[in-house]
Amino acid sequence: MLLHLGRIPTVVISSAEEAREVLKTHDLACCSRPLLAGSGRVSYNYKDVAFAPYGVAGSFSTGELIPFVGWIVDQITGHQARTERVFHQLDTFLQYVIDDHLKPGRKKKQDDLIDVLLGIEKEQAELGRAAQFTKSNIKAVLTNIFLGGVDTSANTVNWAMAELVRNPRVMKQVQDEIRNRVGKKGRVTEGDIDKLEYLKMVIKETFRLHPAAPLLIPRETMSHCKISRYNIYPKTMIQVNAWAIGRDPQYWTDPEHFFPERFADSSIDFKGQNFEFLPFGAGRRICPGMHMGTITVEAVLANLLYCLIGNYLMGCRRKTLIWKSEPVLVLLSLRRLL
Ligand code: HEM
Repeated sequence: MLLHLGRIPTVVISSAEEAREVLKTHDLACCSRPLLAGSGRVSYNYKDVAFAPYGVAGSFSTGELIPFVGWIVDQITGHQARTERVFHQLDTFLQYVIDDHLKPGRKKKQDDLIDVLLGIEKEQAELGRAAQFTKSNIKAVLTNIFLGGVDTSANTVNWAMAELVRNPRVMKQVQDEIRNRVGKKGRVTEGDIDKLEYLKMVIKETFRLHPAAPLLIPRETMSHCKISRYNIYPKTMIQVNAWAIGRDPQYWTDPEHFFPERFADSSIDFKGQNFEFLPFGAGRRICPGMHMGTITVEAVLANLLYCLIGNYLMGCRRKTLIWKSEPVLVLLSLRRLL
C-alpha cells in the first residue's frame, strides 16, 4: 500500500512474502527516520532520537504533516519548545554520565559500554580520520540502546500478563510448569529457564500478537527498486507492518486467539528467518538486543508467575485487572521474593 505520511511517500508492507523481499533483498538505506516527534528531516541524528522519552515521541507534530509552514503551528502550540526541553534534559544527563567516566582516577572493575565508546572516540581522534566518532555519536548510541532496550521488554511482560489473565487455562499451565520445574527454591534463576518450554511458547505467542515495534524501524530506499510488481522510487519510506503479518490468517490458524501451543513442534522462530513472525525485525537492521531482550522477558515473567498467587488474580474482576495489573503483580512478587 502506497501512502503519503506528511510529505514523505511511504510504502506499507503487510505480507510475509513482501517483507522477505524488502528486508532481505532490497537496497535499503541503513539510516532510518525514526517516527519521533520533531523536525521532519529525513535523518537519524542524536537530536531526533533523543525526542523519544517523556511522552514527546509519537505526539502530533504539524511540521511533520504540513510542509514549509507546519513548524509555525508547532511554535504556537508549544510543541517545539517541549521537544527542545526534553532534548536538553536528556543531553544534560548523558553529558553528566560521560563526564563522570572521564574523571581521572575513577574506580572501575572493568570497562563498561561508555568506556568502550569513549575508547573508540579517542582512537579515532588520534588517527585523525575525516569522519570521526564524536561525543554526540556516543550519546546517540546510548539513547538508542536505552530506548530500544527498556520499553520493549517491559511492554512485552505487560502484554503477556494481560493475555494470561484473560486465559486462565494458559495461566494455570504455565504456572504449573514453572513451579514443578523450579520447586521450592524461592526464585527462578537463569539456569531454570532452559527447561521452561511452555513459558517460551507463551512469550512467542505474546510477541506474535503484540510486537513491541509493530511497524519495525522505518527504512528508506536508496535506489529505484521493485516490490512485488510495483515500482518504488528512491527516498521512499518503507514500513513493515509486523503486527498485521503476525495476525494474517494466511499464515496463522485462528490468528486472534492466544494459543501458545501453536508453537509446539514448530520450527518458527523470531530470529529473522521466518517472515510471518517478525517481533525483532529481520535483515541488516534486526534488533541487536534480541538475546538480551528475550532473556529479560523470560526471567521477569517466570519470576512473576512463580511468585504470583494465581487464584487471587483469577478472583479479581478481569477488566479491572488488565488495566491495573502492573502494581498488583509487582507488589505480590516482591512480597514473595523479599
Ligand atoms: C523484548 C525485547 C525487544 C524487542 C521486542 C525488540 C524489538 C526490536 C525491533 C522490532 C527492532 C527493529 C528491527 C527492524 O526494524 O528490523 C529493534 C531494534 C533495535 N533494538 Fe530491540 N527489541 C528488544 C530488546 C532490545 C534490547 C534489550 C536492546 C538493547 C539493549 C535493544 C536494542 C535495539 C536497537 C539499538 C535497535 C536499533 C537497531 C538499528 O538501528 O539498526 N532491543 N528492536
